[in-house]
Amino acid sequence: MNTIDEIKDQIANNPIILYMKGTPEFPNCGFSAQAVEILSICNQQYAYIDILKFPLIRKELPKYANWPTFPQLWINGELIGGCDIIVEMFKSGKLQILLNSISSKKNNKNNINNK
Ligand SMILES: N[C@@H](CCC(=O)N[C@@H](CS)C(=O)NCC(=O)O)C(=O)O
Ligand code: FES
Repeated sequence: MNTIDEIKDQIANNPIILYMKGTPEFPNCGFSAQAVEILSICNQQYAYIDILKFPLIRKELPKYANWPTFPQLWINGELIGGCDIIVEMFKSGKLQILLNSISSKKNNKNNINNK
């Protein structure tokens, strides 16, 4: 599979997916750490990809998403945004509403990183 198809597949098969630097357990950057912390406060399970382990995804996703940086939170196939947007949406309560609306919460794989 080429990288773009791989990205499309990941996004299509995981209702909540965070592209980040490092892992939820050991984030490698403060921005990714903030995103992880907020999802954790929301008690939300999610899939993640450590883009430091996947240089092609790191290279191609920003072009596909039209969003230059990481983290990137995708929900139901749509890019929600990066760290600043996640923080803003959390403070306003909109993130919690969005997350609560996801019926297939339990279907999120916790780690598709090692497949
Ligand atoms: N303001 C950004 C901060 C994220 C950011 O600046 N990320 C940089 C440094 S970690 C990045 O991903 N650069 C591209 C790269 O490292 O591939 C946000 O809201 O997410
Ligand atoms: S890795 Fe340096 S700011 Fe994210």
